[in-house]
Order: sequence, then structure tokens, then C-alpha cells
Amino acid sequence: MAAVSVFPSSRELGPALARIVTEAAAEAAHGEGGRFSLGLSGGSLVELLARELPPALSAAPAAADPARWLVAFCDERLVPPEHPESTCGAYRAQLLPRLPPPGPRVLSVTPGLGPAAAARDYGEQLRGAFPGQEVPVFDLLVLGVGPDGHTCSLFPGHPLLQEQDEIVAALKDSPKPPAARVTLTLPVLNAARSVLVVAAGASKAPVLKRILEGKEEPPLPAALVRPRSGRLRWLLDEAAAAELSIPTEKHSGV
Ligand SMILES: O=C(O)[C@H](O)[C@@H](O)[C@H](O)[C@H](O)COP(=O)(O)O
Repeated sequence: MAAVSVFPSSRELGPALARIVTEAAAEAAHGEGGRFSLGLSGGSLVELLARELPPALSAAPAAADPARWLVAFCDERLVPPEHPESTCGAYRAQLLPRLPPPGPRVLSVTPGLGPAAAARDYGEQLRGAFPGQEVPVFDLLVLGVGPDGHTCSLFPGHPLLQEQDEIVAALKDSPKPPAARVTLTLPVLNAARSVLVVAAGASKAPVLKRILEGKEEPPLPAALVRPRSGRLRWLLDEAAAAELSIPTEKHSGV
């Protein structure tokens, strides 16, 4: 059973999310290799992390220093990095310049490649960054969830939900534009040591009830995020949690 934390609004959820990231970073710094591997999703998470991670870092122990971080993106839209829809572009514009120099090592999808080549290239980058790991084991993945129950760029009913061999896959038919994307696959999501799924706003309330309380078959993509041995936590605001009847941890956020 995943832990579901509910905050009054993003104003309280954001700092809690940032604190979890910096605490995980400090913990990983003391672990093997002293590196913190972090996978980030796009969408509303970009602005939330850009606002909350810098202040959280200034209050965090030195061990949380982003210079020890490897940052990768859980999915990416196949657009030029300067395109407003580029997840990497958005983080490079909004978050990375606000981190203490020299900042993290960032893996990103090589621009200008077609979907299949981009997925192959990004997969090779990941394999290189996680030597000896058939499936990269991230310390922490931060995921979002769409109103349709997608996460990363894994969409309901899409064949990629069955992908068990590739760590990165491409799609050209994303129902959420842009259509061409690459995404981490479920084996990577479920190998992570810790996974956070963040959702805010009333538009997510119906799908969160389906994901967290429904027993529908086939399960929605976000319901397939079941880390084998890692920790799974949901961070929601009250609006997104409004239809839940399962027990949740209420946080006032102070
Ligand atoms: O690049 C993307 O589109 C994201 O990785 C995607 O999976 C996102 O997390 C969800 O669509 C939720 O997006 P919002 O948080 O903006 O609703």
C-alpha cells in the first residue's frame, strides 16, 4: 500500500516535495558511489521544483549538493531544446540556473534524432551512466500523472505498457501533444529505490480515485507504478485527493 500524503495546496506540497528530494540526495551522498540519481518528469513539476528546490537546498546539508547529482528526464518530447514544450529546455531555463554551481550532471535526449534513434541513444546514455545495471536503478523518480492516468509518456492502452526489455521507448502517437516522445519504461520505474507521484488540482481527482481505489483491468499506467523493492509515495493537494476514501496522511504543511 503506497503512502498518500495530502497537502492543503501546492503552496504546502511544493516545499514538502523539495524536502524529500534534498533528504534523498543527502542520504544517497553517504551511500555507495556517493551519487544521487534523480529522474524528473515534465509538466507542472518544472515550475514547482524550480520554485521550491533552490530554497530547500539552501537549508539542506552540504551532502545534498547537486554537484553529486545525476539528473535524467523520465520522458521527453521530441522537439528542439529551445521549444517551449521541451522538458529538458524547461528545466534548463527554470531550475538549473538556480542551483549552486557547478550543478548536476544532466542526461538529456539528443536533439534532432528520430524517435527510434532518440530512444536508442538515450538508452545508451542511461546504460553508460548506470554501469553494470541491466535496468538503471534510480535513487528517486519524480512522476506526474495526467487526468487520463498516464505517467511519463506511458498512456492508457498503449503497447508501450507491455515493454519489458527496453529501458527507453519511443512513441509517435502521444495523445498529449507533442505526439513524438521518448519515455522511460515500466521496468525502470519499478526498479527505482523511491518513487514520488505528484498530483495537484481538481482535474486529477477522478483519475486518482480510479488509480488508488479502483481495481480496474487493465490498470491505468500510473497504477502500474509498483516499485519492486522501492518506496512509492503519492503527494497530492486536497483538490486532487477530494474523491479518495482511503486513509491518507494529512499535512498542514507548516
Ligand atoms: O512531459 C510530460 O508530459 C510529463 O512527464 C507527463 O507525464 C506529466 O507528468 C503529466 O502529463 C502530468 O502533467 P501535469 O503535472 O502538468 O498535469
